[in-house]
Amino acid sequence: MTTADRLLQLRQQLQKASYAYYVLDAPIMEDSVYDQLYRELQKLEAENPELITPDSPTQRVGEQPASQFSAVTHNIPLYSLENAFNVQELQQWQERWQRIAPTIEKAEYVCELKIDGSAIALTYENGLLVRGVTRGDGTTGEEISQNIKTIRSIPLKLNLDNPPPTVEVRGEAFLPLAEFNRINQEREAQGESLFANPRNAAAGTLRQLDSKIVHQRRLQFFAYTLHLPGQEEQIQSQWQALEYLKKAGFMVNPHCQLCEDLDGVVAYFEDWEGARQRLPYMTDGVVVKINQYPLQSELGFTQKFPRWAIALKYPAEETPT
Ligand SMILES: NC(=O)c1cnc(N)c2cc(Br)sc12
Repeated sequence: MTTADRLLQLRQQLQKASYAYYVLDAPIMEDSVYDQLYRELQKLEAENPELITPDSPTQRVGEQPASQFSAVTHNIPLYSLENAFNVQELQQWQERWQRIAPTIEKAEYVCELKIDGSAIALTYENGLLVRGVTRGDGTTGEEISQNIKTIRSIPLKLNLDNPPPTVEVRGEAFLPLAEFNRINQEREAQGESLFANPRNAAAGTLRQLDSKIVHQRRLQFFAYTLHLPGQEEQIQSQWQALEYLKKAGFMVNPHCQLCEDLDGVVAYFEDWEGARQRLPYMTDGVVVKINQYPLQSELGFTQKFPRWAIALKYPAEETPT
């Protein structure tokens, strides 16, 4: 076996183990075995630097801290959501868009828990992660690619046989509550100011100039939006997009649900009002989207929001410690 073959084999074994551990939460390898393979990969790469590839797990931690982040324009802007604070406002939302498109066929809804984190935009070219950007104002964000690569549930290479030339993914980077509390305890011990909540902690961590600090804080990522520039016809609904994202190797929230009418959405919202307290991460509502992309296109956007989605919010709450 050539060195290049052994390096490929190591990258594949380590990527498979990392996906199982961080995305599926179902380890397939003992930590000691992972560490041994990782050390062999590091040694072979040090001896053959010309054989290092961008999807190697050793590329997740950068060497030097960044001096600053550059402002970049999103290839596709990130939308924000109109809020509904009760079921009546949700029904008014449906009445509004039904007035705009009265001929609209039977809309289905996808319900997705609204994750209390920090939105980021990822760009993959030929299946490789080439850029990670903070949401910013939705049009312009900060380029934080090296920090993004330290998030182990974000694939460095898409798990697709023939990846499209460009894949744009949006999702929420977040800190599980246990990790948020661990970070604050560490900061308290070091006499540093505490993060007020997991959302601020995630946003602050993403904007750390030293990616080693980001690597030490176990950020996670739920993907929820997919764009295939030039191949839009491949995906015809939000539900299909979520399936594609899972197949491509992303962590997608396991509690997403397809609802055939608004009663189903209300039932989902009410079910999760209590159950969400038992989740290991903070949520602040349910994102309700019309599932069918042709209907989304027919409705389009207002100045500020998509007409085909709304955030149904839970009452604000303190961060449990
Ligand atoms: N699943 C989703 O679409 C989702 C989840 N969590 C969030 N904080 C957000 C924000 C926007 Br904007 S969409 C979305």
